[in-house]
Amino acid sequence: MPLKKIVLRKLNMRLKNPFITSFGTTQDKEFFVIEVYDGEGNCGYGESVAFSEPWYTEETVKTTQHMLEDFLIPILKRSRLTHPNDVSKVFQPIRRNNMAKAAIEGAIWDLYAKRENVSLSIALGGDKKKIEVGISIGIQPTIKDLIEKIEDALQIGYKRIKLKIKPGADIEVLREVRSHFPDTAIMADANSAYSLEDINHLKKLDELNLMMIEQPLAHDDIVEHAKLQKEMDTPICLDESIHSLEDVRKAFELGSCKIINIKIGRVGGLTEAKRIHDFCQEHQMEVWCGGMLEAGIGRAHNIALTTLPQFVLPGDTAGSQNYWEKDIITPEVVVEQGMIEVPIKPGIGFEINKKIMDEFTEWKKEIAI
Ligand SMILES: O=C(O)CCC(=O)C1=CC=C[C@@H](O)[C@@H]1C(=O)O
Ligand SMILES: [Mg+2]
Repeated sequence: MPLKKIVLRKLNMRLKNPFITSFGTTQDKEFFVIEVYDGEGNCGYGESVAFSEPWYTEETVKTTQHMLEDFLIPILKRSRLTHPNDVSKVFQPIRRNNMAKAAIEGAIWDLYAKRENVSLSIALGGDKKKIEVGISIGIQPTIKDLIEKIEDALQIGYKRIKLKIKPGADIEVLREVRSHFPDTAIMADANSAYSLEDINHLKKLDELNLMMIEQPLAHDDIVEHAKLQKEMDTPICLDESIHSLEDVRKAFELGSCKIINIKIGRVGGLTEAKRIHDFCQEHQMEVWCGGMLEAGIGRAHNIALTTLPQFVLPGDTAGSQNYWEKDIITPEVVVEQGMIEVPIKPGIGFEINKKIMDEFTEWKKEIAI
């Protein structure tokens, strides 16, 4: 695969509404768009997902830039790639920094699919024409606001509702929600806000018939999650604990969870995401695709990944309208009756809206390869 030039752009986009979780509030999303050119008229696009602060994982926008400019792009300059699967191999000497790696690997996957003249979904081995989607709703100021948000989401047909919880805003809120929506598919995400000392409190969730509880304990509490899962009927889904296939294998062997949230950025790219998918398929663990409040390019990668068969649960791939006044892709991601139609054009299958992308670009750099 010839790589001739990389363009690194730093964007800053304001979410329509602040997104509040147990660890903080996000309103302005800073990220990089990476354009990889082959010199033959093709360009692949990737989007970085690390936030400005290291609350969700240790990576940030600044560490992403440091990794890309000082390590990952120089490695690509001296490497010869025959397939996007090679990217994670050449990046292996760099420890972790998975979100930085994934951003550039995603652009190379898109470029590869465009050169092969197939959609990214097909290039990955996906087979779905449409995917089911859910929505993640942040912590709201009042129960009334939350109920309204859920009603709006159900109007659009979202297939499941994910609610953020934290100590002091958990069981009571969920009980209230459950009484309003007795039959809705609901799950809760704690973003690591509890410890095993809260076991009796967390067990109360079992009365609420939730699809799952996502990451109740700390990011490195893999053993503690196994203890908790043994005591709870509600399936545990791991998010922050999963950075690689190796982590999934450990979680599976220990019984730390029943479900895995795969985020491309968190696991270091599409190649590793696919390996995790394949393991989970073999071991009958359900998976779904998590979101990182991405703009359209990241969202397009999530859609393509979700077309793999073991993505049996709706992901956090809500439509562009849920996040942005205007997105950087065209058409925007549209959700109808809780489904997204998978694009069939080559690569990510969406065009970039250059005018809008320029509007949100703070700076850009060209790097010859
Ligand atoms: O809609 C999305 O993109 C998903 C949003 C979402 O739930 C999350 C995004 C980023 C970090 C977390 O707060 C959270 C998650 O834990 O999945
Ligand atoms: Mg989560």
